[in-house]
Amino acid sequence: MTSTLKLGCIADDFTGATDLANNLVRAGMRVVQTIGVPEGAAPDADAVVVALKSRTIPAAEAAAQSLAAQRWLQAQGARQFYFKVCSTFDSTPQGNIGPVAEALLDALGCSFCCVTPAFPENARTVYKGHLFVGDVLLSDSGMRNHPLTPMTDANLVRVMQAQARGKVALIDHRVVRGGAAPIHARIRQLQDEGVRFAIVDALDNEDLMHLGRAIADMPLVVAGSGVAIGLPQNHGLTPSAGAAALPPAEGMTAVVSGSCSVATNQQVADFIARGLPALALDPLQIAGGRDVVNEALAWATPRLGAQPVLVYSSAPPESVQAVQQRLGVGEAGAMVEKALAAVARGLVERGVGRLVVAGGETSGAAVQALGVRQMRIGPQIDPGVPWCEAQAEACGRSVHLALKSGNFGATDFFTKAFAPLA
Ligand SMILES: Nc1ncnc2c1ncn2[C@@H]1O[C@H](COP(=O)(O)OP(=O)(O)OP(=O)(O)O)[C@@H](O)[C@H]1O
Ligand SMILES: O=C(O)[C@@H](O)C(=O)CO
Repeated sequence: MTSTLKLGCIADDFTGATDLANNLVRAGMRVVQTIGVPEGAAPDADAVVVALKSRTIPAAEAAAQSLAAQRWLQAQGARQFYFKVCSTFDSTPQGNIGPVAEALLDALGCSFCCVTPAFPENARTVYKGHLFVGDVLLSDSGMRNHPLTPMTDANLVRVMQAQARGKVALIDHRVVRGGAAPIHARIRQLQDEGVRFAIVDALDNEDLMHLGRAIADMPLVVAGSGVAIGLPQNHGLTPSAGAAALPPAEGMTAVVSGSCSVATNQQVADFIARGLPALALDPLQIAGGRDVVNEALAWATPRLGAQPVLVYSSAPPESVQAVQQRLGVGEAGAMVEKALAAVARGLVERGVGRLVVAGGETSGAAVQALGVRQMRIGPQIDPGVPWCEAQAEACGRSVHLALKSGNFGATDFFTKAFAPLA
């Protein structure tokens, strides 16, 4: 059978993967998201998004996992590849964006690719190479306090150059707004100058549509989910509502949140202010050996019903830093993720069929604990966050999941999310 696969995508975290899949679906592609690299053949789809949990692991390991995904996607027929990174360019000073991008370029035998986290629908714009989150520079946004990947420099040329061997340059907005032809010409010029990565300015969807056309024949793009809206057009595809249909949702509703991002902390506060049942997990109690998972499940079980319950470790930056000083950054993160993932699994085993998980790392841990291997992408709740349907093999049932990136979603996300499934 001839492959229908047009685009092979590798996402460095799980919420990022659904964010990308959501934008591809909205622009008309049939998309399947897999959890890790599958063993068998690709399902029939225009794009497959392989979700990795590689954003904060050692760079060499992230490159190895990404290459395994790329080889599998290539074997399924993909000729263009999309390395999905965070719209706030989350990475440690050692990587992983630079080393993974270098490894993918080498594997594809290419010398150049465009890089842009711009996602204007979620207020991520790039101007003169500087990333803005809403009205402020990345370095002035809540991302400066991120528990694992604090971002303290908004100049993406500088950030990328610190992580990459090859030369990094800029495709300025003056070029981008001119359309696909000037962008293409600038790409050729940069290639002649030996540049390996070009950060691309983009302020709105029109810029991304121009960029999409300009890179139609480029084997690799490194981007947030924004560029995805500009690629389906290269295959004659246009937006269609039918691409996002899911089977009906069943079961009770719950939210599990391990994100400490500004938006998530506001969403937790909003949920509590509505008088809905919410339980905070204390990382120091987990570290002390207390069985917080079973305590949380015992608390949640009698409260499960028509209204959602929330189990969270989300906390303001001061508390996160205090915990990290006591336990270590990686250790605290991994321990909290493990506990929340066990809570997510326990909730689904107790009848939750509609589950919101907040935080990319947290979602990765939860989806692995649920035994999910593949997800169908459904309707969008807020920009970057769709409902998905999956088989939770560890629990023997189907579940609707919304994996919410830390900084995405309206303040009432934890309640409004369930309305479309009611
Ligand atoms: N109270 C806490 N103290 C210390 N670490 C915590 C606490 N709560 C959560 N964490 C850890 O902080 C990290 C949060 O990362 P996660 O990716 O889940 O959220 P996020 O960064 O806001 O989301 P995204 O990656 O989608 O932007 C996880 O490793 C989590 O276990
Ligand atoms: O691009 C984003 O901001 C999100 O999809 C994400 O990757 C958060 O982890």
